[in-house]
Amino acid sequence: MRVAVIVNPAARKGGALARWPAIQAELDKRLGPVEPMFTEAPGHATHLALNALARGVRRFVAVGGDGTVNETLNGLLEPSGRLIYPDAVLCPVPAGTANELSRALGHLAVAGSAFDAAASPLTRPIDLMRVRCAGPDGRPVDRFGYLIVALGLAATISHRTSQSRWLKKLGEVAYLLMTPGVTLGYRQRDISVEIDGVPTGTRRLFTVMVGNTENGGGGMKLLPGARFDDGVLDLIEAGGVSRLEVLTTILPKLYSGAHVHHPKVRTARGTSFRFASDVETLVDLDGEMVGRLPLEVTVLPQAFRVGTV
Ligand SMILES: Nc1ncnc2c1ncn2[C@@H]1O[C@H](COP(=O)(O)OP(=O)(O)OP(=O)(O)O)[C@@H](O)[C@H]1O
Repeated sequence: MRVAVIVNPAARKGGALARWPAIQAELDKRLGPVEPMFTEAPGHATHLALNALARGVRRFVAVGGDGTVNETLNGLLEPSGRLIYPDAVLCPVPAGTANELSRALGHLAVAGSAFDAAASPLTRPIDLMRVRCAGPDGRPVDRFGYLIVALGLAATISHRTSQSRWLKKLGEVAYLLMTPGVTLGYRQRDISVEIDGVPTGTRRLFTVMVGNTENGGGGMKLLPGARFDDGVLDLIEAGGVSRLEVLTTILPKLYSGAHVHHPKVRTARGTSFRFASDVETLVDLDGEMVGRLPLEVTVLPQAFRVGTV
């Protein structure tokens, strides 16, 4: 089996590089001696994946966090979001901070499962999200993701966490530590929300998330009940409350998923969403800041496959 092993040495702020010898030993055991391709800069995994695809490789092991997996996946897709080669398979090996795709696949709970899946002939489909928004430089962004698109407060927490070198070294708890300070300094803003072509109004919101997986943010149950292969995306929005109430009555329930019962938290499901605001509002895709509103998210059902056991 020809396999491309793409390793982001910078994932978990360098922790992935420290873990690489142990990871390589596990991969070697199952796949035979593997030749790692180390990423040298943000975006490099996409080029490495694309080049390997051109050499006939169809199995891609992405060693890093969700950013690495996302960049690798983007190298396997046509601009339309279809796989360039339908038999391409992606196998995430968790070595980043949050590793949410690996968590959703159950790899964090079972030792060795990510390595076994990397060598297994079995695969399962995953829905893809197409995200279009304004890029950081104002130019349009058109990207694909598989976890959660967050806008507003949640995107700002993610962005500020990724900027903090020492915090990210702490792993998934980093997001939690960053949350109170960012929340207390954040202003709700009017955001218009359209679901499946139907305007649902403009509301004063702290944050909105649209996602494929129920987990996100380092082990939180952000979108309880979301399934990554059902062809539908789940939405959650929160607003019309004080910052203190967000901190004391909503955020503490994110790990259990009980926040969805809060009267100021609204949930919905759909296949396409549009958001806009007059106030600059950050957009985060799969843990990486990709731009700002206006934003359009659409689902591409079962668009790619991951290795499974
Ligand atoms: N050689 C490199 N030097 C610096 N940054 C890199 C390099 N290669 C890739 N990157 C960038 O590292 C960033 C972080 O990677 P990744 O998301 O995989 O890890 P993480 O943030 O620790 O984990 P998670 O996203 O699961 O929380 C990505 O934005 C990626 O573009």
